[in-house]
Parts: sequence; C-alpha cells; structure tokens
Amino acid sequence: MLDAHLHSVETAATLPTPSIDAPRPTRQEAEAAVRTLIRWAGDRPAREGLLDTPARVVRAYEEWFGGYALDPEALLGRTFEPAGYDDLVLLRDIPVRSVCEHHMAAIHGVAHVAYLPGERVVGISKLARLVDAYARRLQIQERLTSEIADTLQRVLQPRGAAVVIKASHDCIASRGVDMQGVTMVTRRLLGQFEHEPYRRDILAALEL
Ligand SMILES: Nc1nc2c(ncn2[C@@H]2O[C@H](COP(=O)(O)OP(=O)(O)OP(=O)(O)O)[C@@H](O)[C@H]2O)c(=O)[nH]1
Ligand SMILES: [Zn+2]
Repeated sequence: MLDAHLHSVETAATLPTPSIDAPRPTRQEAEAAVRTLIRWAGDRPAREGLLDTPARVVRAYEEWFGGYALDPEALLGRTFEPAGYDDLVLLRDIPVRSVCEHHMAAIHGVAHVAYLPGERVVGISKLARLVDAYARRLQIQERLTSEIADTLQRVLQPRGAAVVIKASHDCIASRGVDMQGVTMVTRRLLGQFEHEPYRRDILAALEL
C-alpha cells in the first residue's frame, strides 16, 4: 500500500506539463497556478493577506471568462414580429468588459450594435447579452467585433447588421508603450449597411 502510494506520487511529479488540449483543470489546479503567479510576482502565497487570493482569483475568472459557458446563438432564440417597423434599431453604449488574449490584460469600452429588421426583431437586452457573451472570453478587439456582427446577421437574418467597438486596452495603458487615453475603434458593417444610403446613415448615427 505504502509502495503504491509512493509510486503514484513519483508518477504525478514526473507527469509532463498538460497540453493545451488537456481537459479543463480542476479548481485546485487553477488555484495552484495562481500561487505560482504570486511567486512569479515576487511575493509569498503563504503570507496572510494572500492566503485566500487564489480562491478569489479563480472565482473572478469564472466571471471574467463566463462567456465560454454561454451559447451566443441561443441568446437570440426568442424573436418577435417587427409590427410594421422596418428602420434602424441601434443599441448604443453597451459596456464592454473583455480580456486581451496577448497579455490577459483588461479591455474596457463600449459597443454600439445596430440592425435593419428583416422578418423578425429581437429583445434589445439580447443585443447587450450577445456583446457580453463574446466579450467575456480571451479576445482581440477585431474578433470580438466580427463575432458579434456575424452572429447577429446569421441568426436573426436582418437586412443589415453593424457593430462598432471603442475600447481602451490596459496592455497599452499600464505597460509596454504605457500610454493612457488611447482608444481603439473597430467596426463591421454587413448586409445593406455595406452599401449607400444605409452605410452613410449608420456611420452618421454612430458619429463615425
Ligand atoms: N490588433 C490588436 N492588437 C492588440 C489587441 N490587444 C492587444 N494588442 C496588441 O498585441 C500586440 C502583441 O505584440 P507583441 O510584440 O507580441 O507583444 P509585446 O512585446 O508585449 O508588445 P508591446 O505591447 O508593444 O510591448 C501588441 O502590439 C498589443 O498592443 C487587439 O485587440 N487587437
Ligand atoms: Zn494586450
């Protein structure tokens, strides 16, 4: 029994680093990784003020990366008849909270999401939920913008969809070039928004 125990410890210690395709780590493994990063920062995980930090960080990750557990297409599942309205629907200033995939630093800003109704419209809160479902993942702003616009266009099938994101990246503001106040603007115009007069219309509505 003792031999078997010693053997299993030895085996675990010599296991190779898990590949990126390995199953999701346990909570315990994730907390151990946070302790490693605390030591990398130069502090002691055993220090009293840091004892509960790994558990807190792992819980915070569940919020910051909650988008992986959501199905963005399903969020647009409930639709309504447009009741005779066929002009621009625009939800402005949706808060964007994301994390850049290069540095795992915060991205924060706003998204504007618009569409030109086709057969169906969607509850406006669902546009904000759609933004959040893609934002709460590791992202670059370009992909975030495209994923929101493409999903809206594919699932709701409006006559056009448009997404604009204006955001600041902490990886620029607090390290590297270390410049605050820099914002990145990305946009994706689909369907009728790609052509005049809708293109001019939506860009004016978004003050771009
Ligand atoms: N296109 C794009 N770039 C991003 C985004 N978020 C961060 N970046 C950039 O990703 C790049 C990564 O560049 P690297 O040279 O590999 O990393 P680095 O040495 O840390 O670069 P610096 O930030 O310039 O110090 C940086 O230029 C970041 O500014 C994003 O959403 N979109
Ligand atoms: Zn970054």
